[in-house]
Amino acid sequence: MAAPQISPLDQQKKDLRRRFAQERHRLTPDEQERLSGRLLDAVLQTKYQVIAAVWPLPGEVDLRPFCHRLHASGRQVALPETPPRGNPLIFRQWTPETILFEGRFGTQYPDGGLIKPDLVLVPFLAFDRQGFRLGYGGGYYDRTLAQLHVPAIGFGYSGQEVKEIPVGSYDVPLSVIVTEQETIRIKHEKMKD
Ligand SMILES: Nc1nc2c(c(=O)[nH]1)N(C=O)[C@@H](CNc1ccc(C(=O)N[C@@H](CCC(=O)O)C(=O)O)cc1)CN2
Ligand SMILES: Nc1ncnc2c1ncn2[C@@H]1O[C@H](COP(=O)(O)OP(=O)(O)OP(=O)(O)O)[C@@H](O)[C@H]1O
Repeated sequence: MAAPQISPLDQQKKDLRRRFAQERHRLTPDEQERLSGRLLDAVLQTKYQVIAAVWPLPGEVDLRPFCHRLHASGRQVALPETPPRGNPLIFRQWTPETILFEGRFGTQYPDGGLIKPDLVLVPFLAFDRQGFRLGYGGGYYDRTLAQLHVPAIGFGYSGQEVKEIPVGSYDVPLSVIVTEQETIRIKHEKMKD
């Protein structure tokens, strides 16, 4: 069978993804704690009430303690359910009592009601200072943000920064990125065409 056609952009993303998929087990408990604290500060500074977080995949930043703290602060926590490829994410309410089910690609999703977040926290494999990110390649967050039209805060660790993420027409830039070292607020006029 002939190899499937892949565009130069998708090939660049694939190469970068391969590099960063292996480099993710790098945060110490202390750094995890600093990142969670920064993210909580950034979220609590906003007026948004329904916050979409994520339940960690292996090697990712662990937002579970953050989810508990966010819930304790009185905001509502939503977690994604991953639909078949090509669809946006679905969000369900989570509380500390919620049971989680096994979902696609090793993800877990809550046994809670459907809920529309007004702020989405977005994981990534790599990011740049213009607010662009590289995900697992499902396009899930790009589709979700295009549909919801709500603000998005990216989170990860400082070692995931690259000079320039290869950008396609569907990529939706983040307005804030939080790492264990800093909270980067992206000025929109600096964004790429
Ligand atoms: N914690 C967490 N939850 C999340 C995401 C995420 O990045 N992190 N997602 C963000 O979109 C969605 C799930 N999307 C995914 C899309 C593709 C693959 C995937 O292809 N995984 C490969 C292994 C990739 C690797 O380990 O490098 C596989 O299962 O073969 C995984 C998740 C929703 N939930
Ligand atoms: N809003 C959209 N509508 C249609 N196709 C889209 C949309 N967003 C992304 N895609 C497509 O999805 C595929 C994967 O996109 P991309 O490589 O940017 O994923 P990613 O950002 O790494 O993944 P994720 O968003 O799940 O973390 C690409 O072929 C892209 O063209």
